[in-house]
Amino acid sequence: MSDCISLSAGGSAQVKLELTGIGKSYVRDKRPHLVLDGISLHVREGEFVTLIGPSGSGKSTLFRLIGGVERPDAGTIRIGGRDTTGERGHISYMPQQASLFPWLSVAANVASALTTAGLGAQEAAALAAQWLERIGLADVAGEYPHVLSGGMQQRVSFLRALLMPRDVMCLDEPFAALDALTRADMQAWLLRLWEEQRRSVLFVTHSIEEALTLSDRIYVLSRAPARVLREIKVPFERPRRADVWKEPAFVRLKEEVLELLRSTAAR
Ligand SMILES: Nc1ncnc2c1ncn2[C@@H]1O[C@H](COP(=O)(O)OP(=O)(O)OP(=O)(O)O)[C@@H](O)[C@H]1O
Repeated sequence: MSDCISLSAGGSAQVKLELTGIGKSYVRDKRPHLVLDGISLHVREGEFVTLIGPSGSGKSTLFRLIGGVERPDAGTIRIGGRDTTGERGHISYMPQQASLFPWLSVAANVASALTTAGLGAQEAAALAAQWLERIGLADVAGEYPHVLSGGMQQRVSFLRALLMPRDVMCLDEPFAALDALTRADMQAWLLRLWEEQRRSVLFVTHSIEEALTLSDRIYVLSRAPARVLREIKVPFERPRRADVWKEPAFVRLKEEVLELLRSTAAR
């Protein structure tokens, strides 16, 4: 995959996603209701960046704008160095509930991401089989998605997003619906796969631990109208250890983010 790069997420890597001064309002009770108030952020090539903020702070709205489903009222969105504001088709997206085609087998679901990437049907089927083997799902390749557990469905959903030839992967609370143990397994799994592939990721979660375990940087958003309260560089080395949460710096950063979220909730 030409898109699967192995650059480190250093400060000199190319910016893949750049939001500048994004503003968005919705009309409610005939009055404009400001949701996003001048959000600026970026994701570099091969970087894992997380958005964390109170419920209703506009994180999903931001994803809809980045995906081109809606247009911002103010500001610009640049993907791969080009102004793509209001344009669709530039990101791959993984929602909270796996978005698989229920009428296709698991293998065909994965292969369809590869045909979107321009591969012929035979090549896509062969590569899909290899990928399913690699992520330990070869046994269910011929099954339909509803037969799979939630965690397995999310693995296939992540694989589809990974194989789409897009500049940025947007993952919107992908593990929120999973039980605690499956969620921890999924985090470790995603971390390993992402560290091999080093795609540019924008991730949304409500879990501070998840953000600190996975990310290179975190943007903490205020409650609506959302602004960036703080940008936090996560200092832990890669490949990241599964027990990184035991480090004193992890506990300190967790408290810092918690304090920020508390302060914005209490305003
Ligand atoms: N189409 C719409 N029309 C009117 N209001 C909307 C619309 N979409 C979102 N909103 C409002 O914008 C605000 C932000 O919603 P959004 O779903 O983006 O927040 P969120 O941070 O993703 O929330 P959560 O963390 O709970 O998923 C909410 O107050 C919501 O009611």
